[in-house]
Amino acid sequence: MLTIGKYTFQSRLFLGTGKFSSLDVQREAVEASGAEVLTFAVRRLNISDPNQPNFLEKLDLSRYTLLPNTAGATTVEEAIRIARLARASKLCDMIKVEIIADPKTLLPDPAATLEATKILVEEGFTVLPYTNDDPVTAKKLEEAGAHAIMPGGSPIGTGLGLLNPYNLRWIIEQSQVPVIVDAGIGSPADVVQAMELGADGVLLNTAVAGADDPVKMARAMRLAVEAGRLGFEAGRIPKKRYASASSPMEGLVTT
Ligand SMILES: CC(=O)[C@@H](O)[C@H](O)COP(=O)(O)O
Repeated sequence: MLTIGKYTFQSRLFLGTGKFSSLDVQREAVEASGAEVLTFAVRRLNISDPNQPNFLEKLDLSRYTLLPNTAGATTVEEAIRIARLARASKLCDMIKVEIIADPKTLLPDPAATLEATKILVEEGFTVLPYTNDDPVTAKKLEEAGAHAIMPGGSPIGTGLGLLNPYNLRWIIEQSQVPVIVDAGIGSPADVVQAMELGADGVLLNTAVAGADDPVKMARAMRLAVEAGRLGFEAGRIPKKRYASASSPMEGLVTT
């Protein structure tokens, strides 16, 4: 069970809803992923005119918790405005704060993210900031009241996996709130690695939406989250420099 603020979830896989080749594929992939939390850019959603096409229209939204995100924001003010708009539109009071500092790398702006987090926590939102893999920033976000920390594995959409597992492990070890590894996941192996590090969950989009078979990949990601979490809970063996026989002779009774 994963608890973020007042919300609890069985699934530890958070799925993005963009980039799918069709809304039918999106619906099937969401179903196969077992995700309970779906994220989307508020800026892409048609909030004002219900008669216009809506990229979430094929989903039975009553089955999911929506996690609006502030994608597209480059300043604190924009992120705050988007978050307020999402809450006023009754989407959810949970918000993924995403403030991008650089259009080429899409890396987040840690200072702006921290400031926006403080304001939104103050306003009563459940705040999940997308940040870099710096443990110092992660700590500051937690102290500012963030309900979960979402460090990037690697830049959004790259599929490069976890570029700095050491930092991610530090963030996981120090955090008293859930850590959701977000962005850059390329394959189920990346998911297993994040979950075995002790991440409380992962958020991904491109790896599923861009796969040759998104529905099959969504299922693979679901299984990877479960396998990685089980492996973490089970406790892996320590790595050793030298071999030890799998069928040791010591202790055997000889006649
Ligand atoms: C959907 C969303 O919120 C993205 O900004 C997120 O960070 C996922 O990144 P990937 O597409 O790399 O999985």
